[in-house]
Amino acid sequence: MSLDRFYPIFDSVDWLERMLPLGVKLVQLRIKDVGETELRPIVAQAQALCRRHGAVLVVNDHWRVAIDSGCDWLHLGQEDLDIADLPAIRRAGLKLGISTHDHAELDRALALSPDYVALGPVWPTILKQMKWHQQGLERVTEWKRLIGDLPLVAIGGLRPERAAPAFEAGADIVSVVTDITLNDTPEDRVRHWIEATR
Ligand SMILES: Cc1ncc(COP(=O)(O)OP(=O)(O)O)c(N)n1
Ligand SMILES: Cc1nc(C(=O)O)sc1CCOP(=O)(O)O
Ligand SMILES: [Mg+2]
Repeated sequence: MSLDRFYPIFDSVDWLERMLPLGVKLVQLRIKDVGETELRPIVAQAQALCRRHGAVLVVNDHWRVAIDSGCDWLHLGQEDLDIADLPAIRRAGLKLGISTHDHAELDRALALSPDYVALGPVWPTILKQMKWHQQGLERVTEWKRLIGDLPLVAIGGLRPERAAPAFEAGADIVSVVTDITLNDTPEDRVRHWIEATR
């Protein structure tokens, strides 16, 4: 199954309710500072919504909840990998996306046979403080050469006009947060994104 090229990330079911009807087909639920008990019903709602709209749901960080909820996809960063039970994740049949920022992280990720690799921040991001300088498009090209057929997700500072250069550099998928969530008209922005990536 090939993943959609547009991969927005949201932090609530409310966002999914607004955006899935517009045609989003790949989406990440990235909720921070919420305990597993509180998160379980939220993930169940997100699963139901994604099923109804024929979208792939990726759960960020919360691997236990993803396993227990019968999710299909999980995204883990390097620090998440330190504490995650990878064999349990694989036994549950979860597909796995992994964040990478340098060669050591990429080597670690590839050794785990991920289902996609994310590289970031390709451009500067305002979402969170990162120790990584912007990677730039040459790095995207290098990553694609190193990972071959594995899907490459470009993240960090993406805007619709940056999708085409990211694809040309070798990204298969573009992932985005604040360009949508801080936009004055997020629905219009998502329509624009869908046009720019299909
Ligand atoms: C598609 C995608 N790429 C990268 C990340 C970042 O994951 P991580 O480094 O674990 O940071 P948090 O998002 O958990 O703060 C991601 N979530 N999705
Ligand atoms: C969550 C995340 N991870 C990154 C990484 O480089 O691993 S960059 C990032 C934030 C992306 O947000 P925006 O589209 O608003 O820049
Ligand atoms: Mg994480």
